[in-house]
Amino acid sequence: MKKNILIIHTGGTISMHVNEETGAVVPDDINPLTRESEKLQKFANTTEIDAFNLPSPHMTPDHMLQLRTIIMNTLDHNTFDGVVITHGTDTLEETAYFLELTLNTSIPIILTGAMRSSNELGSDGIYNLVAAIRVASEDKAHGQGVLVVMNDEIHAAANVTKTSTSNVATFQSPQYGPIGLITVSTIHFHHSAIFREYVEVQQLTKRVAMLKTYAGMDADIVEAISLADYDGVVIEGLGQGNVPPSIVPGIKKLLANGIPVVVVSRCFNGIAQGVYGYVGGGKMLEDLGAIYTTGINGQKARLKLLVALNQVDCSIDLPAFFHSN
Ligand SMILES: NC(=O)C[C@H](N)C(=O)O
Repeated sequence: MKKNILIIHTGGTISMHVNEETGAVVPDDINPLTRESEKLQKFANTTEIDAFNLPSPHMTPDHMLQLRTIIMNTLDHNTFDGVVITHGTDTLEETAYFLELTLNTSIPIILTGAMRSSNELGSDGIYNLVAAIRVASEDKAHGQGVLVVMNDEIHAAANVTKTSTSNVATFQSPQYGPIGLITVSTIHFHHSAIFREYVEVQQLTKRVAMLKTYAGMDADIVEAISLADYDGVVIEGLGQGNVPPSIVPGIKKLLANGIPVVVVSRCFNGIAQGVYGYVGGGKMLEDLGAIYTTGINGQKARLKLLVALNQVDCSIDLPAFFHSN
């Protein structure tokens, strides 16, 4: 029997076209995906809503929170068996991870997008949308958390990242791989999402900054952040999570002011951890009170800290929360 699937459009290349005169890819006034609505009925009973029409670099955590509210409201009415969200690919992994952390449901929530706009040769939008609807209709997708479906692969929100600027195979899960694949006739889950956590948030009033480290980094960048009004800072460290010595005084100042500092690695494989005891080494930063996190990238650690700092009952033990995934 066909399932009832809610499709929430948010914008992105999947809802854009190329202007033949200028060559620029731009949003449409009318979402081109709505021309395809009838075709989708072959796969599920679909209901579509246009939540936003935003290029995904315009997405903010407040938009993500609005999306969460839309989904929570529909779940309350038990109308849908699954939800598909169309989204720009640039920040798709961030919205997916935000929803993974803040939605407490077992029904499939699938994000998808496109690398080629609606009127480009080899456009992948409608293909990915159909694949996402098929996965959202699968019983095996229940309880797997928020998933990303692109290019015939299924990825867990916590692991997936955009790896190529333009290739249709851009979404990868470094060190873990996809958890499933899609063929013409089957949807095959070969792994399960291993760890899920839920944080209740109603509003996002706290701010979290993120900094990428590099050789020869100047001290003033961290100093500036410590003077600005941030409630938390994520640092993308080098290697196992080490930083140039120049920024250690700034980090000390943040910690002394009670601002949590979470360290991830700018490497896309492996786990950041306190190993080195030299100035700026991870062991030294950990001893100072910096929090190391296991395996998520900087943009996701930033959302995780944002969600933790905005948690409704403020009960999260930050180091434990960051060591859990
Ligand atoms: N392929 C895409 O969707 C990229 C686009 N810039 C976006 O994220 O909105």
